[in-house]
Amino acid sequence: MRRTSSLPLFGTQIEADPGTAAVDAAGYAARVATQDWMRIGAELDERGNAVLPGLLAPQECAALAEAYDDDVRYRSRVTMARHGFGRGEYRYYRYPLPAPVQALRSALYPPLSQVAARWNRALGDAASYPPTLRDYLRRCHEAGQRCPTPLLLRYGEGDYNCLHQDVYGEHLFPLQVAILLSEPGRDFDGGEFVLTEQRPRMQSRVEVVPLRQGDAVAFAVRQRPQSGACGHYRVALKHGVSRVRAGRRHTLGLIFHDAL
Ligand SMILES: O=C(O)CCC(=O)C(=O)O
Ligand SMILES: [Fe+2]
Repeated sequence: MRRTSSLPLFGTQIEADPGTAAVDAAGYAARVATQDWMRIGAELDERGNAVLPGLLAPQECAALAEAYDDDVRYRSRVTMARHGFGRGEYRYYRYPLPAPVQALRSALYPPLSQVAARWNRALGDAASYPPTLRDYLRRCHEAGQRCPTPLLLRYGEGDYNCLHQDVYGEHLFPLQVAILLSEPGRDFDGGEFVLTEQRPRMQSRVEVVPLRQGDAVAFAVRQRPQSGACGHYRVALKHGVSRVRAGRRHTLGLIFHDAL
């Protein structure tokens, strides 16, 4: 457990902010739908992560990153060094989410919920997922997990994000997505997105995920099934970001369960 929050809840409206409704939710849904979900599903099954290329255009990335200091959008700010989480900052959005964040979170949920359901079947876990994010969030909210978890992260030179899992309560959606909002080599150097996998009785394995601006990575929040000689076993995952060597790096994090 890493990122719980005891901050008060600023409303539970889960629809997009009408103030930014110029963004076309159907357009984001179409972009998500045209991703190669066969490949993404296969890569998630095989190694617990998959890249979704070009989910956001450069100007959309810039607009989200530039709004980092727009206080009204966020419910809290976390200074990572203060908690031993690394170095750098992140801010949790408040509801209603900015329209692109809401649209992407809603559009990504259905295809990822199919992977999640498959993983649960393989692991003998009875949890199931309703067909829409709205219904899934209703379930979280009824259990007291009402605080929105989508977040915007900002790293400067020397900053990094320690290996962690974004678990916030009993209801846990097994996959999450991070979208790189900055361009490697131009906006920053270093700052690679990394994942580790811990298999039973084996040493950890690390994976560096190459991302360009606007690319997303979908990955396991906590664990995934791995097929073995005697059926499936559990592999535990953690994710983080290596040290930013120069410049500034922003990420949009989309977590599907809400927080207590
Ligand atoms: O900045 C990153 O790429 C990692 C973000 C992260 O930890 C998350 O979205 O949960
Ligand atoms: Fe995270």
